Amino acid sequence: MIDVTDALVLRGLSKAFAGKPAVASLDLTVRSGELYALLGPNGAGKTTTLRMVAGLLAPDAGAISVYGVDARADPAGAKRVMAWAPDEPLLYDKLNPMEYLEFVAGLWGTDGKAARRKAEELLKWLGLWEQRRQRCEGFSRGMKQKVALAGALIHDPKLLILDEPLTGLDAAVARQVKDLLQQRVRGGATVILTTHILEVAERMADRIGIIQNGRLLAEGTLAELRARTGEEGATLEDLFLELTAPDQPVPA
Ligand SMILES: Nc1ncnc2c1ncn2[C@@H]1O[C@H](COP(=O)(O)OP(=O)(O)OP(=O)(O)O)[C@@H](O)[C@H]1O
Repeated sequence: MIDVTDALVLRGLSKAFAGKPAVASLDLTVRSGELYALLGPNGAGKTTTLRMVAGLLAPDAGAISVYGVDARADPAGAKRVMAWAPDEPLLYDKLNPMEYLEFVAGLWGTDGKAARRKAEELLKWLGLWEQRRQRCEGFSRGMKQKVALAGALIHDPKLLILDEPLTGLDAAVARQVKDLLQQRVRGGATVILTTHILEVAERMADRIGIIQNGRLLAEGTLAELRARTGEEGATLEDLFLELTAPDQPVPA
């Protein structure tokens, strides 16, 4: 049964490319107000799953519920409460950060004054205030990623989905992004992120889901994952490598 207080519920979600399953009848529940880390080896199906949730890719089968909204039947309703930040920042290079954020806020119907206030708050927080009138085309990848993140946050989404948000960021920027995400969670939002940096998941996530071959292998808090493998004191890296080892039988 779907509990509407859950931020995201996937049931039987499936997608194949050229007959090869990328996501295979995936069941996953992310509770409201948690930071959920979705982990898995390369090609496990993480991005495919999140792209289906964000409405960018049509599933072959299955159900997606975002705060109780059926995302397949009502994609606009689901999009209103979530934001998606892809691993490659997509920006309009000719715009400066302020113009970009005003543009994105306009798409969400936010009024100009409120949008500028929100944009100012985000750009200051992310250390981009000085560059607010410079075109994004001259920005480094990390700066572009920060602008894209600000764009994802401008309409105050209840569910924030980030694919590899920390890849390629320097330590200071990565810390800012981590702080921002934790602040959002403290404020009641839900964050789902994918990462290959297991220390990040270990430190930040309330719960962790590990997928392989498009299926959920294991899920829970770090303590629950440890209990499952019977490895007290194991790091997430130990558990991850044990669970995803090639000779590990895939659960039915
Ligand atoms: N557009 C596509 N066309 C064909 N195959 C695809 C496409 N997108 C993904 N795949 C395949 O689906 C599988 C899952 O890919 P996906 O990108 O979801 O994995 P991932 O867990 O995000 O991996 P990574 O950690 O490497 O980013 C892979 O086998 C990939 O080759």
